[in-house]
Amino acid sequence: MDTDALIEAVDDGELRIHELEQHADADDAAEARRRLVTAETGADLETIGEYAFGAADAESNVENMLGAAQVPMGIVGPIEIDGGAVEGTRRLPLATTEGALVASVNRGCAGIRAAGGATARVLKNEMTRAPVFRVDDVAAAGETAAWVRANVDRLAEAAEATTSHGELREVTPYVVGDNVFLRFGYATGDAMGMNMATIATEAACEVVTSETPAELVALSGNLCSDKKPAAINSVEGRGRTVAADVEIPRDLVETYFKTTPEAIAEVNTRKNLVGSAKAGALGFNAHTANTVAAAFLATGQDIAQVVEGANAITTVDVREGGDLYASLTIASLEVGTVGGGTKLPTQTEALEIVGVGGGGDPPGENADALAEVITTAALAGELSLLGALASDHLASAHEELGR
Ligand SMILES: CC(C)(COP(=O)([O-])OP(=O)([O-])OC[C@H]1O[C@@H](n2cnc3c(N)ncnc32)[C@H](O)[C@@H]1OP(=O)([O-])[O-])[C@@H](O)C(=O)NCCC(=O)NCCSC(=O)C[C@@](C)(O)CC(=O)[O-]
Ligand SMILES: NC(=O)C1=CN([C@@H]2O[C@H](COP(=O)(O)OP(=O)(O)OC[C@H]3O[C@@H](n4cnc5c(N)ncnc54)[C@H](OP(=O)(O)O)[C@@H]3O)[C@@H](O)[C@H]2O)C=CC1
Repeated sequence: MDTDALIEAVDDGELRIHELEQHADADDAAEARRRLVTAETGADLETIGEYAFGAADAESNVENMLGAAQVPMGIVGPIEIDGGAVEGTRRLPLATTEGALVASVNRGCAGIRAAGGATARVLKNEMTRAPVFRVDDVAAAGETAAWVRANVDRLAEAAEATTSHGELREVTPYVVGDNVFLRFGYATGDAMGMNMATIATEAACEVVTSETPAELVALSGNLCSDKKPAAINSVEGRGRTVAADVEIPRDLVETYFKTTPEAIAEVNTRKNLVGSAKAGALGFNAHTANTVAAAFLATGQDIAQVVEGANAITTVDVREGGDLYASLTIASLEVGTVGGGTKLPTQTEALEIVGVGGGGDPPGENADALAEVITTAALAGELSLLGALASDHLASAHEELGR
């Protein structure tokens, strides 16, 4: 059907607007949808309709496709990193609408580069899924938890039969009265792994329900915990747990951040540590979510998982001799270089800029490298914002670059 015929069929009640792809190609379906929405709302959708990829490429990423949200993309770097998976310099594209953000992260990268680079390591890699089961009473809950602890290998066999890349690393039972939660943790190679872990966990649950008194209530019981602020992710990690640090000589702190190591350390203590504690925050940092969100948008990560990416602690010390030491540890950075949004055309190009497109060799190497680059860039952003606060440049920077 052509777009006129699609519109007529919707207007006549013969087709619903989410059924258009069954009768036309994906681009025509999107155009018909735009014309229908314009007729209904009066909104001009010309720019939303100007996208550079084929709508069919996005079929597994979105339903009821209308067009694309275009977010400006900047670039930071080179970022110099001595990492476990990445060595040397990388650039990172950041998609954002916040003026001054790219400049800020870029300034931090320049300071880090001048100091000889940062060190970064992925410390843990476990994507989690935690189903909730119903039992009769706490005796049955105890029996179920004990069976699971003794039979992790049987659960691994069932889970790993569903994937060639996923590996079950651990299953931790939690009991609350007549509720049993099992937190499954998987190594997921280069995938962020949420679909992979969910499918694998469903298979493992069948073993649990056949061998114990537990009945499955929901495949996700919120102890995972996906896309919600949760202390368990801050403590145990989820996805990649990544740390980056740097030592910057005093004179370079003054050159790049227009302040002293002592002033940056004091802002960090009073703001990121004391202020965050008083606020009851989970993230003890200045704006890690800024870099994580912009990198996630650019590289095709699941943007809702910025919630977990903000579980980060920034530390700053003045070392003997007066140089600045700074670190950033992100407890739960959920990233992939295959699957999800990473296969869309602009996101693929962005991953190629970082040098991590597709599967790594060995699997997991590319996602580890991306995690190290994002964490180091976020450390750069921390340093730059702390410097701007210490030198009282925050408001003026945003007046100049952000309005
Ligand atoms: C704006 C700057 C960087 C100026 O900083 P400056 O020191 O005046 O800049 P500069 O001209 O001396 O250049 C230093 C380096 O900055 C970079 N740089 C400098 N300008 C640009 C530019 N236009 N485009 C790209 N890169 C730029 C560049 O790397 C350059 O080095 P070079 O490469 O030339 O050797 C600084 O004032 C700054 O970083 N301010 C802080 C802004 C910031 O971090 N905003 C974050 C968002 S705030 C927010 O969302 C969260 C918040 C604040 O609410 C959280 C909270 O509660 O704290
Ligand atoms: N289901 C859910 O509850 C949720 C889903 N999501 C969505 O899940 C998607 C991400 O899930 P994810 O599982 O990462 O992606 P996909 O579902 O796209 O699956 C990726 C698959 O790629 C295959 N693969 C190929 N090469 C590699 C490699 N080198 N390393 C790892 N895997 C490889 C794996 O297949 P194989 O397993 O056969 O080895 C893997 O399962 C996103 O779209 C996200 O928005 C987000 C939150 C919750």
